[in-house]
Formats: sequence, structure tokens, C-alpha cells
Amino acid sequence: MKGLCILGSTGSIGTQALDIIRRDRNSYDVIALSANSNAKLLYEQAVEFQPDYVVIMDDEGFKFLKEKLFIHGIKVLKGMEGLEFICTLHNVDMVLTSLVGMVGLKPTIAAIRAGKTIALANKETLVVGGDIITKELEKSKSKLLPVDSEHSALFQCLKGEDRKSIHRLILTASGGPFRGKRKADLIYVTPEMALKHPRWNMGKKISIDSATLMNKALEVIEAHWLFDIDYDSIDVVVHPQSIIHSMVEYVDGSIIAQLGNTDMRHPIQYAFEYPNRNPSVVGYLDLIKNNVLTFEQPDYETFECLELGYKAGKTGGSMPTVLNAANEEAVELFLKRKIKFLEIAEIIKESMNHFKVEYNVTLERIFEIEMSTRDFVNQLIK
Ligand SMILES: NC(=O)C1=CN([C@@H]2O[C@H](COP(=O)(O)OP(=O)(O)OC[C@H]3O[C@@H](n4cnc5c(N)ncnc54)[C@H](OP(=O)(O)O)[C@@H]3O)[C@@H](O)[C@H]2O)C=CC1
Ligand SMILES: CC(=O)[C@@H](O)[C@H](O)COP(=O)(O)O
Ligand SMILES: [Mn+2]
Repeated sequence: MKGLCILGSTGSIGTQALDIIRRDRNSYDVIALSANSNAKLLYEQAVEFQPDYVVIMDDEGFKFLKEKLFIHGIKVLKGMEGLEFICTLHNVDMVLTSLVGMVGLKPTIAAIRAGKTIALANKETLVVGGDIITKELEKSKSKLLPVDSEHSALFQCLKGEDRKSIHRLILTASGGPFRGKRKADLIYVTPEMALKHPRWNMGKKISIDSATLMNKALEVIEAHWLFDIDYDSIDVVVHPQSIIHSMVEYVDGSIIAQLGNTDMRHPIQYAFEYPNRNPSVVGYLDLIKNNVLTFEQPDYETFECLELGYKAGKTGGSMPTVLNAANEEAVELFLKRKIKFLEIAEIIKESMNHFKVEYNVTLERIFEIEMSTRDFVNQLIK
């Protein structure tokens, strides 16, 4: 039985992970679960999966869970210390990082230091802390397995191949709900319109990121750190069907692609079972029903976030933290209807122009830069 700690168990990835476990109870032992504020769902999950620990960030949720879970003998912890603690428990083999945002950085480091295998969905962690995480991994027996669909695909396409033979990584992008639109069409789009992803059912933040193409920008940086590939050798192609999850082009002209249904339970199950392959818990791709696969150039002019991501990644140092923190803040402001859709990219651009790049940034400095960037964004919109 594999001992699992799931950070962000109440979210889109977290609940899909629990669905896999529910269908294969003999393979997994749920040791710890966590949420931000959804105490009700976390309570239900705890009663169903009987973990040793649950962690919640929110005070009220903490009181509620302490009272309700006492009779079940499940320990309840709070905040970042709780998250870091559950990642290091002796009976945890694997930590699924499925919380959203750069808040995942510290617990991921704690898990690496404790030698745990990490199934990484939380891409923001690698965007802001790629350098630190890479160095931590070098000192640890911990392994990082990608869960993000594109990176799971690349990981599978790269398996057994000589790295010197790689010509380029090709990340596929759905194009989001506004594919084919120009800036003039996007002035008045609402959060509801932006949240309607054409292919995937995901959490709010990543859905907005997909609509701006920031998701692909973050994924380019994620791919750079995961596979140690230069930005000039990472390309993005729009593939509206999202059946090919990504591809690797080799120097001899061969392209190896990974295909599958648009169901995140595939890459989650792959990471849970790696290096083995178990029968799919969710079925198989029907090639005849999915017999049209098309490809387009991304529209860099309309969706400026993609270019900003390459720029931040290539600049390196503190710039990806500025990009990510400005984006996290801007997405929240857009969801609260305090800014317009097109202002998201504007705010990120202004933040990247405002902050000078710093190199060799420590963990503490990353969080200071995050706070300064969030403050800067809020000043901008006053
Ligand atoms: N959804 C998807 O299909 C995919 C997601 N990803 C990545 O996976 C990560 C999770 O995405 P997704 O599942 O969609 O997100 P959701 O918003 O659906 O879920 C986020 C989870 O994290 C918790 N959480 C939110 N904020 C905090 C916080 N400040 N501190 C601690 N926990 C917090 C939430 O708790 P609560 O419920 O209480 O708010 C919830 O459990 C993201 O990094 C995303 O980019 C990657 C590929 C695909
Ligand atoms: C499922 C997944 O991995 C998401 O990151 C998805 O790829 C988002 O789709 P976009 O290609 O629209 O960003
Ligand atoms: Mn993805």
C-alpha cells in the first residue's frame, strides 16, 4: 500500500485523486489531507478515507474540524506548519501537491527534504522556486513526478531516450475559451465567460490562466525546470482538441506524442503508479470519435501573457516570481470584478517592468518579492 499525503484534497485535482483511490482502495493508504477553507468537504473526505491527519488554513474551519473529527481519532492541524508537517510523516511515501498557487513552495521543499516522492500538479511552485527545488532534489532521494497533463506527456515521451537527441519540446495548448478572438473582442468578457474552458473542468485560477494563455506560460517555465531544456527549445502549438497532451521532437525529425482523453485522472494515476502502468480507472480514448487533430500558431499579440512567460523564464532569477505573484493577484482581482480581463496582462507587464531582476534569491526573498509584487499590483489599480 502506498501512503499518500494530498495537499489541496478539496480541489479539482485533489477530488479526482481521491476518486482514483476510491476505485482502488487496496493500493493506497490516505495518511493526510488538506484544504484552505472548505471544512465541510474536508470533513466528508476525512470520514470516508480515515487519514491520520487533516490540515486546514482557515481558523473557523479548524475549530469545526477539531470538534467534528475528535470522535474519529483524526488529528487536525492548522496553517503552513501543519502542511509542512504532514509532508514529512514517516508513513507517507508520496505527496500529491494539488494546492493552487506559490503557497505550495514551502511544503514541497519539506517533502523533498524528507525524501518523499512528489506528484506535482502545483506548477506555480516550480515557476517561482525552480532553482531552489532543483538544488534540493540534488541533495535528496526524493523524486518529482509531473501530474500536469502536458508534463506527464513529455515525461512519457522522453522515457528511455537520450537527452542529446532532443530537438525541441512541443507543449500543446487548447487556446482556451477565447481562441480566435482579438483584443477588441475581449474588452468586456466576464469571469463566467473566462471560466468556461472548452475541454477541461478545472479550478478557477487555472481556468483563468488558460483563458489568458498564462497557463501555457507557466507550463513553459515548468517544463524548463522539470526537463532541464533551454527556453529556445520549448515551443507551444495550439491544438484545440487537447487529445495530444504534448510532444517531443527528436533531432532526426521523429516526433513522439502522448495522446489520451481529457481526464486528469490519467496523469494522476500514472504518477501514483509510476514506474508501473495499471489498467485505467476511467476508460480508454476512442480514436474514431476523436479523428480530427488540428494545430495552429498561438496568437501572441492578443494573448500577451505567453510572451511574458518566456521573457520571465529567460530572464530568470526573481522575474518568474514577479510574473507569478502579479498574475495570482490579478486573477483574484479579475474574479472579484475589480479589473477587466485585458488588464491581467497589463498588470503583469507593468510589474515586470517595475521590479529589477535579482539573482540567487533565497526562499525568504522569494516571499518578500511576492508580497512587494502583490502590493505593487494593488497600488496600480487604486
Ligand atoms: N485542475 C486541473 O485540471 C489542473 C490543475 N493543475 C494545477 O494543480 C493545482 C491545483 O489546481 P486545481 O485543483 O484546479 O485548483 P482548485 O482551486 O480546484 O483547488 C485548490 C486546492 O488548494 C486549496 N488551497 C487553495 N488556496 C490555498 C492556500 N492558500 N493554502 C492552502 N491550500 C489552498 C483549496 O482548498 P479549498 O477547497 O478549501 O479552497 C483546494 O483544496 C494548480 O497549481 C493548477 O495549476 C495542473 C493541471 C490540471
Ligand atoms: C489539464 C491541464 O493540464 C491543464 O493545464 C490544461 O492543459 C489547460 O488547458 P490549456 O491548454 O487551455 O491551458
Ligand atoms: Mn496543463
